[in-house]
Amino acid sequence: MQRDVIIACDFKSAEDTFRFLDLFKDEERKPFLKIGMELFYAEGPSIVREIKRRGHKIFLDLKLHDIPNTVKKAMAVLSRLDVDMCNVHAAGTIEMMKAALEGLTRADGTRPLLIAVTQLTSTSEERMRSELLIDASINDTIVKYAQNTRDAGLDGVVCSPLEAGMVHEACGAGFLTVTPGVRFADGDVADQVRVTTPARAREIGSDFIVVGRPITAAEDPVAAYRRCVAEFVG
Ligand SMILES: O=C(O)c1cc(=O)[nH]c(=O)n1[C@@H]1O[C@H](COP(=O)(O)O)[C@@H](O)[C@H]1O
Repeated sequence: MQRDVIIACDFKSAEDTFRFLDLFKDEERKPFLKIGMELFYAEGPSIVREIKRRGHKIFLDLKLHDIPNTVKKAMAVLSRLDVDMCNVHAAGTIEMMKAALEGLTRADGTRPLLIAVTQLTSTSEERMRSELLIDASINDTIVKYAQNTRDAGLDGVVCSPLEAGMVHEACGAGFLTVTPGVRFADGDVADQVRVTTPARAREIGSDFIVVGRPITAAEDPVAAYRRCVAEFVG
């Protein structure tokens, strides 16, 4: 799979999103975009169709996590949207992930890529221990969740770029690592915990980096996007 930068369009409205996307209208490279909960809950499926019409690839990040039957039915609805990638939480279990895959697969056998979140990049090992009572190391849980995801037949996982190498080692080079938790060397980490730079993400072997505020909140978002592409894609 071709390495790429995915911009997280965490905006409150279609208006804000299109004002942002208009900045990229003269870019040779059409950015791959992520639509998350805020924008999807505000605008509904029409925002997906509108952005798709503009020719962008879309990662629909709704992080489904529920009982298998509910996830399967929700995924069947999402399969009607022409997105390129969507996700669930691996913590929902192998059975839930298999149900998601079944729901997402259209009658003609086609489907978007389906990946599973391992441990959110805002989670630390300390909080996992003290608040979630998980005693395994964070890396062990990430590898185990990634193996479960592979065993369920999904295409890859969401993890920090710091973990991309060990996930590939455990699950194979072709198993996708989609990695938020990306900051420039001089950037503000904010609520993220397990972060690194686009250049380091490339060295460790991420397939896709997901970048939100370092681009969307930059003084010059196009320059910030180009910097990500230069460091990560080359
Ligand atoms: O599934 C995701 O995309 C995701 C998983 C995760 O573990 N961490 C994470 O930050 N994300 C998303 O990636 C984006 C990161 O945004 P920034 O922190 O602004 O770069 C946000 O839209 C998050 O919802």
